[in-house]
Amino acid sequence: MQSQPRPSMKEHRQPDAPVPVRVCVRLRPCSKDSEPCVRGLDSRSLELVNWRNAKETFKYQFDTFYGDTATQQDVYCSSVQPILHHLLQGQNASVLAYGPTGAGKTHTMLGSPQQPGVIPRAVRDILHMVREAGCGPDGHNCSYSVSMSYLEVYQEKVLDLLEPSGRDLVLRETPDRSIMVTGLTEQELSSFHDFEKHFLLASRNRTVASTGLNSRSSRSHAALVLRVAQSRPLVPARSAKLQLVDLAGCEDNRLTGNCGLRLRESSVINTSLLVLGKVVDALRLGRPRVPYRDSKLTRLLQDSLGGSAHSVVIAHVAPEQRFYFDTLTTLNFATRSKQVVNKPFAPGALPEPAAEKTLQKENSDKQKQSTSKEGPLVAEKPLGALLPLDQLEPSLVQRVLRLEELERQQGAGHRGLPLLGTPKAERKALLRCLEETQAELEKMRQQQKELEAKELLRAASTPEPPQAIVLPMRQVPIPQKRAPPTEDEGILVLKRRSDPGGTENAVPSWELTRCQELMVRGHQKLLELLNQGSTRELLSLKRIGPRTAELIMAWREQHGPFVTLQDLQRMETMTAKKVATLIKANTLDCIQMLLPPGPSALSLFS
Ligand SMILES: Nc1ncnc2c1ncn2[C@@H]1O[C@H](COP(=O)(O)OP(=O)(O)OP(=O)(O)O)[C@@H](O)[C@H]1O
Repeated sequence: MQSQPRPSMKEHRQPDAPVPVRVCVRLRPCSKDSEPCVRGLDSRSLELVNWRNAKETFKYQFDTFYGDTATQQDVYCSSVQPILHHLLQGQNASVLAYGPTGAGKTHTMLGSPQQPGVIPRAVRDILHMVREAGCGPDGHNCSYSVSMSYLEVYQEKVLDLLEPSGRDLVLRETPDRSIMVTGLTEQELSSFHDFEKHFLLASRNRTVASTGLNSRSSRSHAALVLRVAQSRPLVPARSAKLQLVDLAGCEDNRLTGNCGLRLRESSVINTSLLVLGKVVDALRLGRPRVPYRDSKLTRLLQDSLGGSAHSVVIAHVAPEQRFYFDTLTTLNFATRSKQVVNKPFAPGALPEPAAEKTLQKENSDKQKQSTSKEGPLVAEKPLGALLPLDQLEPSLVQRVLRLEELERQQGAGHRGLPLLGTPKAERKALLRCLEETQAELEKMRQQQKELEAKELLRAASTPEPPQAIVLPMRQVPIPQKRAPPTEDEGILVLKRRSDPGGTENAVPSWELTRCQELMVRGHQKLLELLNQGSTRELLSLKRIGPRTAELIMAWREQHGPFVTLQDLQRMETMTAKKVATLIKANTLDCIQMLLPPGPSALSLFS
C-alpha cells in the first residue's frame, strides 16, 4: 500500500493553508561487529524485521528515507533548506531531531567541522538569504536582522546556554500563540563568525556525559532559536523564528548501564519524550485537550507540533539488533507524527478559534485518511539478519507487550499500525494477563498505602531506641537466639561494656544491644543497590533471581527509582511477604558493606 502523495515543500501554498509535519527517517551506519535488523528499500521506505516471524518484515514509508550512505548535504538540502524561505515571510519553522541515544541526532544537527550538520548550514543560508533579500513578501522595501538564542531543557528546567545562570526560565504564550522564553538571551548575528563565536562558547555549557551507548551523550534537549526580524517604514516590525532542536535520546538503561544521576536524567528524558508521544497522539486523533503543559519540552514545541510552524521531524534509527525496540518505537512515533497538521500563519494574522477547530479536525481527518492507507506492511522478501525470539531479552518482550497494550488503548491496532502482528487469540490472552496484572498492582498499591499508614502510626508511638556503637570483635561467640523482649525491628550489635574501674588485664565484658539506626542504614544501602545496581549486582543479592532482576531493571526504567523498599511490592509477582524476606535476607550484608573491613558482630532480628 502506498501513502498519500505528500505536497512538496516548494509547492505554492495559500499563506494560511494547513501543512502536514514533514517526517524523514535517517539510518545510522551499522557498527562493524553487529548485524542490522533494519534496512532501506528506496528513497522513502525501509523495513524492520518482525521478531515474531523470521520471514516477515514491517515496512514503513515516510517523506524521505536517508540510508546509511546519505550525506549531511543530502539531509539538509532536501529536508531543511526548503523550509527556510518561510522565515522571510514571517512564518515560523522548526526542525526536530528525534531518536534513541546514539542513533545520530547530534551528528545530523551539529555534525563536525568535516561534515557540518543542519545547524551551521541553516545559519549560513539564513544570513545569506537576509543579505540578498531587498524587500518583504509584499514587495515593500524592508530590512532584516538575525539573532540567536540557545537553550537546553535539563531535568525539566529551561536553561539559557548563552548566558548560563542556572535559573529555570519561564515559558509563556504570546498573543499570536507562539511560545516565548522569558529572559532568554538573544545575540544579534551579522556574520557566520558571530554565530561560531557565541555557539561554540554556549555549546560548552550544554549537559553531555558518557553513557554505555554514547561517549558524548546529550543529557538534555537543546534548542537553537534563530529569529529573523523584519522592519519596514510605517509598518509594525515582525519576526519569525526557526527552532533547531536536538532532542535527548530515549534510553534503554539496560544498554546504557546508567546509574545515579545519569539514571535520574534518563528517567526525566524518557518521561518528557513520553509526553511528546501523547501530544502527537492527541493532535492526530483530534482530541480536545493536547497535553502540551505536561512537560517543558512539549510546551516549548507547541509551535512546532500542531502550531504555526513549518515543521520537519528527522527521526533517527540505529540498525543494530540491540536497538530493535528503540527502532520500533521511533518508527512508530515517526509514523504517528506524519498525521499531525500545522497551520502556519504570519504574525498579525491570528488564527481564529474557529480556524483552530478546523485545524484539529484536519488533524483528525488526516489521521483517518492515512491510517487507512499507510502503516507498516509485511514485505515479501525477508531481511537477512533476524532476531530469534529465544534470544530476545525477557524485558524486551515485556516492553513490546506493553507497547501493544498502549496501542490497543489508543485504538490504533485495527487501523493499520500493528506493531508485531500478534495473532488475535494470543493477543487477547496477553491483554487479559496484562489487565489482571494491572488489577493486582492496584490491589498491592492499596495494601502498600495501608501498611504505610500503620507504619506511620507505629513510628509515632515508639520511643527513640538507645544509641549503640559497633565495635570490631575477636573470638567472641555471637549468641544467635538472644533477642531482646521487644517487638521492634533492629540490629543486634555486640558492644564492650563500659568498665570504669577495670585494670589492664581484666577480661573485657560484652553486651548485645539493639541498634535501629544501623538497620535503617542497611536498608538505605539495599535501596541504593536496587535503584542503581547493574543486573550483576542485583543478582548478587539474596532472593533475587534473573527474573526479579529483570523486573527491577524494567520497573526502574519505567517508573524511576524506588522511593522505599516497600515499593518493591508494586512490582508484578512481589508480594508483601516476598519483599519482607528479601529485605531481611539482605540487610546484614548491606550493613557489612558499610562497615570498615575486619570482623564485626552483627545479628538481625525482627
Ligand atoms: N550518519 C552517520 N554517519 C556517520 N557517523 C554517524 C552517523 N550518525 C551518527 N554517527 C556517529 O554515531 C555516534 C553517535 O551519534 P550522536 O552522538 O549523534 O548520537 P545521538 O543520537 O545524538 O545520541 P545522544 O542522544 O546520546 O546524544 C557519533 O560518534 C556519531 O559521529
